[in-house]
Amino acid sequence: MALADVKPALLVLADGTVFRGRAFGATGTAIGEVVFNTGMTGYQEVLTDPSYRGQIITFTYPELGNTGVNDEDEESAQPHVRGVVARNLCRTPSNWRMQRTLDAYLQENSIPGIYGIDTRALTRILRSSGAMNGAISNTVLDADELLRKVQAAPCMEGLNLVNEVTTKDIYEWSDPTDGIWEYRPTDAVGGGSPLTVVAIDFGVKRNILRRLASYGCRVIVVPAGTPPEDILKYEPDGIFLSNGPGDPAVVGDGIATTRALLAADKPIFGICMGHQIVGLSLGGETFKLKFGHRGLNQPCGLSQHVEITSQNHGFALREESLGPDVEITHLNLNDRTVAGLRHKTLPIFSVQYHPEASPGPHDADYLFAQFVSMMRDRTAENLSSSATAR
Ligand SMILES: NC(=O)CC[C@H](N)C(=O)O
Repeated sequence: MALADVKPALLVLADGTVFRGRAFGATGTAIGEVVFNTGMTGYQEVLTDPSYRGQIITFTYPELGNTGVNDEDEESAQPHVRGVVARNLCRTPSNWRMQRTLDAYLQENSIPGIYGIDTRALTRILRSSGAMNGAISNTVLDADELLRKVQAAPCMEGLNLVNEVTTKDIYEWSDPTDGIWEYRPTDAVGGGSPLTVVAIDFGVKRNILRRLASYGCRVIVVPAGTPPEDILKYEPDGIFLSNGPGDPAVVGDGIATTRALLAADKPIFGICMGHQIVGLSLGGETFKLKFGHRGLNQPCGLSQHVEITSQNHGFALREESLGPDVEITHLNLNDRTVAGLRHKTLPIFSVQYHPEASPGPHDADYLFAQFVSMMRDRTAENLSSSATAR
């Protein structure tokens, strides 16, 4: 983009705050929940993570687009964010894997962006007042007109966005993490036949599927509304509940299906929305956090052991709503909200953060190994009990 082509753009928050900056990406207006992500890397993974559906993302890292965009780092088939807010846009991106610029990518995908605004000031507003709806536009430059559009938009609380992102068709995933990037310990996958995992897709990120495949799973991905009896027809060794966008409390079919699957006594592992759905199916409640956790350095643990984790969520489980069968395994150490749980008697565990770390640190990758060993132990137990019964 030549400097002469730079067009003005506007960001208006629901509280009436106005930021004036410059346009990049698509021509048009985007309305959604304005949130901030503090990660220093991985903007492409963020843009394509289906959990960001319906949101305008402010990147606090001060320069965006330095490494362009490539086909391999897509976390799903398309970007899901509504709009992008940046301090500065890199005009000379360069990377050996780059296929196009961030600007061209956002144009192709009809996503408007605004840059050249004070993202620190914006983030301070979102931290003190909480995440709120807003709009960015390079076609409507009248702040009052844009504010009226923002005020007419639905709020994130109570919004079910899963149907917009879940797979329409059932498919099998067997691609592991590419060998040049693989980081699992070489002894982490024991021998034995591949384990069958049914993944319920609330908006799954590809790197979760890759990590499951890397740990020796054959993954069957099913739409979010799949009834429990259809899931059990695959005779899965375990069930995975994925991440996803919107308010978890209104994903009624997912919660009912998970509740029904508890009775099947199969290992269940949930990530982010999957974790919230595990908690809700066990009788817990969720609530909306003031400004959420979005970034790559969120510390989680209890005492002694701390994991630095990748996160992207706006809702959380209410600790006091979880019954005596639930053990809290991790807290978010910044605000002490629930970050991980396990059931005391059933083979179920879940985390609020993203152990697949795409992007982010790999501290929590052991959770995939934990799921696999839970499934292997279960299979061994079943085999020995059927041998005794004979
Ligand atoms: N990454 C996710 O799965 C997010 C879960 C949920 N939409 C939230 O914002 O809390």
